[in-house]
Amino acid sequence: MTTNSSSSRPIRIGWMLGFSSVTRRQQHLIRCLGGCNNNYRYTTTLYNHPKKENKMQSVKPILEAEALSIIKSITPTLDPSRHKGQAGKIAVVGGCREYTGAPYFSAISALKIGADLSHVFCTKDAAPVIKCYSPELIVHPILEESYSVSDDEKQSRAAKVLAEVDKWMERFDCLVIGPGLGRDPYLLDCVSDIIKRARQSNVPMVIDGDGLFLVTNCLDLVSGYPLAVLTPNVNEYKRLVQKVLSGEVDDQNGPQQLLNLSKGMGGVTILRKGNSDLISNGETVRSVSIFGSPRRCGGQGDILSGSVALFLSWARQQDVESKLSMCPTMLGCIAGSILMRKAASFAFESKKRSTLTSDIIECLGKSMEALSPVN
Ligand SMILES: NC(=O)C1=CN([C@@H]2O[C@H](COP(=O)(O)OP(=O)(O)OC[C@H]3O[C@@H](n4cnc5c(N)ncnc54)[C@H](OP(=O)(O)O)[C@@H]3O)[C@@H](O)[C@H]2O)[C@@H](O)CC1
Ligand SMILES: Nc1ncnc2c1ncn2[C@@H]1O[C@H](COP(=O)(O)OP(=O)(O)OP(=O)(O)O)[C@@H](O)[C@H]1O
Ligand SMILES: [Mg+2]
Repeated sequence: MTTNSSSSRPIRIGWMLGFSSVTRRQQHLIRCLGGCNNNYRYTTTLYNHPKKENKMQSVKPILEAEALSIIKSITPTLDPSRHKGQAGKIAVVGGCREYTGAPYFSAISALKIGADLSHVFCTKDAAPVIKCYSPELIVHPILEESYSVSDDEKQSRAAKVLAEVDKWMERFDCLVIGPGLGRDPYLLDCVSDIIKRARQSNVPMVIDGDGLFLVTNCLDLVSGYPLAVLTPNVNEYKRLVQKVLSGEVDDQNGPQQLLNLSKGMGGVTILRKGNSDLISNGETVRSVSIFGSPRRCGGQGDILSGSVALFLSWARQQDVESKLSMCPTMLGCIAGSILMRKAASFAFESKKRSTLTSDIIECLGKSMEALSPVN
């Protein structure tokens, strides 16, 4: 990085983070930390220290070299001796009358990145629609909403749902809970039981979308579970902060607040989505700002949830914790974020304003090849 080329950067960064002014010392620190050569724009994350107004706290951003090293290290080789299932079995719990795209995006993304099998557990209404999007997905039409079950039957039907998911539970490397789940109270009660059962079986979980609505209202479901990953967007993060920290989102002290939130939930890993993705497990905070696109079409968070689930599973399999000095949930989040943003940048290069989530999914393979080529 040259100081000349970065002379206008501090002002832009300050503006992007909402600072009213950036001091000389802050400008110097920004230059020292360096920006990432982003396809889309430069971002380096700097925040005010929570207690001392003038002291800055930096978050170590993931730069391209580290991004490549992480993705290469956790991606399994394509070895002819491996059997079906060893490269990952993912299940998405989501999909209801209103939302069929979200669970599809999440489940198909895991497959396109390299998972062997991807299941979807959804409502009966959503199942035929999701099956028609793709014959690759294994779709279980088992979830029920209040309108389809009489009060007398509610308990017995809920037990059946749980028994059905339980048959598969231990085979899954990771669950994604929430894309397009909806907010029907009866359905959410059943999903609470699924979360409890997954936790008993030590199955990792990525909680997104309406799954976050559920756990925000019932924190005990995930609190203290080290294999839980939450992937909140702006609204979902705000609700979590209000519930757990009894306060409002403080963008000036974003990393510190995220760290506190993760600690407050007993060390679950949280990926706060945004212009810069911030990730913490209550011990450390990292940021991913490389790549990305200015298109904000719906469904990109769903690609991310499926990607994080698969990378987390791979990171656990590869046993790279000591080599990379990071736990599998952090690695899964970082790798998922990098890949999603790389694919979004490729899709935007060719489709510009008409870029859709399905275009980004089509770029997942090319992005994997760019980051971790098949030998
Ligand atoms: N194709 C499908 O099936 C898809 C289904 N999905 C599923 O939908 C379900 C609900 O999830 P969600 O994300 O729509 O709900 P939530 O976060 O409450 O946002 C609601 C509204 O908040 C606003 N808003 C958003 N961002 C903002 C920002 N940065 N800053 C300020 N405001 C912001 C914005 O509304 P606006 O105020 O702009 O009108 C937005 O519309 C969930 O199950 C999910 O998985 C999605 O995955 C997409 C693809
Ligand atoms: N302003 C931004 N600039 C660049 N990338 C962004 C920006 N906001 C979000 N992203 C990226 O888009 C992805 C999805 O984040 P987003 O906040 O759109 O999730 P979401 O609202 O849950 O999406 P969905 O529509 O799937 O529910 C994240 O991986 C994040 O890195
Ligand atoms: Mg979302």
